Amino acid sequence: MMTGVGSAIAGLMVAYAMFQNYFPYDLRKPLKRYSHKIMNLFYPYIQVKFLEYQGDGFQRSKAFAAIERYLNANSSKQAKHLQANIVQDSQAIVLTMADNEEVIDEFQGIKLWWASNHVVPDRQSISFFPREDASRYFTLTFHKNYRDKITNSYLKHVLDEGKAITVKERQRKLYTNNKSDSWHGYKQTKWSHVIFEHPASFDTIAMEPNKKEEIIKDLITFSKAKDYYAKIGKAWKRGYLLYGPPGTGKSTMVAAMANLLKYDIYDLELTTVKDNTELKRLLIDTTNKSIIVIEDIDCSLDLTGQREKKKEKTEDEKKEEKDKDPVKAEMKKKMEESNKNSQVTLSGLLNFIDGLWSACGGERIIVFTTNYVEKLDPALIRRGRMDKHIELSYCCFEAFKVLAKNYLDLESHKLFARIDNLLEETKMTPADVAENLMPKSAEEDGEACLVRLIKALEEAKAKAEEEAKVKAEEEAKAKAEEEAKVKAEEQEKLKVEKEKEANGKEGIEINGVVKENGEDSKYSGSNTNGVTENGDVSH
Ligand SMILES: Nc1ncnc2c1ncn2[C@@H]1O[C@H](COP(=O)(O)OP(=O)(O)OP(=O)(O)O)[C@@H](O)[C@H]1O
Ligand SMILES: [Mg+2]
Repeated sequence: MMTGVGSAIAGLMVAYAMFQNYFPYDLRKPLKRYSHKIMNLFYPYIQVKFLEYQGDGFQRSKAFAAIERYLNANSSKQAKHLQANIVQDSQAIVLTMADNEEVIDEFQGIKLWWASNHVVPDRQSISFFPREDASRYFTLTFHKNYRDKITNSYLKHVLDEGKAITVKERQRKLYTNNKSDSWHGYKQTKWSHVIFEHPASFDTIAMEPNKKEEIIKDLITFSKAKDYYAKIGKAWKRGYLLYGPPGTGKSTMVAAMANLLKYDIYDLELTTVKDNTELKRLLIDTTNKSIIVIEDIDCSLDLTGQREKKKEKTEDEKKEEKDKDPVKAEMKKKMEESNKNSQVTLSGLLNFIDGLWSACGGERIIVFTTNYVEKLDPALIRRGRMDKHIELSYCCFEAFKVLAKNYLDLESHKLFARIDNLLEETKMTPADVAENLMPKSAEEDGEACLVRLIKALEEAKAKAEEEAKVKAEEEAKAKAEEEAKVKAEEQEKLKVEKEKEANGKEGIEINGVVKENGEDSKYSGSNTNGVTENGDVSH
């Protein structure tokens, strides 16, 4: 049979060569067209081409990139010849099928064929642009019966999946805003970035499990709620306020959020922003799928909106400042100095979060962190702007258990009960607990670390008690002083009254009648309205 087929092919080729040589050129063209038409009648498949570079654009086609990712994840297992590409901004190597490879995909029971090819350039030339010498394309082949289903649903599915994979595998970035003086000029941008590689995750964050679960659910619901936000007519963004004492994990939580959702982080330094317009321009320049963070918002700016009319600090405020963390107080002082250059106002910031401009782009989370939530303007943190308020507080036993598991691989230990009691009585931040739990040498085992923690907790407790005692004494002293002061004032008052009384007793003689000060004289016969019965006005 093979010999028969072979000779038939050979015969066909000879016939084709004769046709090429002897058939008049003018007749060849229409004949080709008709043969194409006849072929189409019997050939039931449709082919779609996706070029790597389209038209005059020198940018890779987004559809091509998405299909590449889709095929990498779904079909590259089938192809025998693969090509490894390092794509910009991707963490992983992307494997695509090499030229002339074909893979099969299935969608709702429909079989489809993907093939990879490349266009050979017509002429030899040296070019700056990659499209000239390496223009690849994918061909999708499917039965013409499924034309609608494939063009409407399958292609959308491929592009969406491909984009999702691109987002998942992309290298995430941590941005910070540049000073506006450097916005202009060659290659200068409003934000500069580094690759974001923070290892924090919700597994490593120490807090009550219920609270943690609630936050995770909230974030995931948000990230999937595109249609819901569109339905309720709200911009697709959400504000989180993280507050609590220093070292309770606010910054760590921002990193964990970004890692959970695979978002970029824009760390906005408000003090370098000159005015509200700049703030707006920075906002426009952020991308979707990002978290915009303003750390220590209470220190960042004086957001009362009355910078110039700053009132003198009251005694209370001065005292409060003294009690604060000295490092933060110093930072605040420095920031206040730099604030003089910044014209960002509260209303500017509110517009940034909540105004019309905030709706450009979607899928954005805005996070404020602060140590002093009570200092923030209520307008800034009302729901709708800061939708979810999360308090990160001192370490509780549940949080400790997470840390013990992470740092020491311990889920239970006889010393846990003691630590539980101590944590209830003492305020210690997760940062301090974590530091005590961390082994300091290779020989140190879990128990040694727990013992160290207990010692630290006991010390902290003793210190707190001592401080409470001193405070109570001071308060008692202040109270006693206050009481003594009040008493002295009362005595003084009494003395003055007595003196007055004594002066009054000396009396004033009217019409020859002695009348005591403040008392109607029974001799004068005056009534209460001060008019005597005989018509005289009494004194
Ligand atoms: N809840 C926590 N879970 C796990 N680790 C924590 C937690 N809180 C703090 N830490 C550890 O303590 C360190 C400091 O935490 P972080 O920087 O997040 O604190 P912060 O609340 O942002 O403090 P500040 O208010 O000073 O900015 C981190 O390196 C982190 O490892
Ligand atoms: Mg922080």
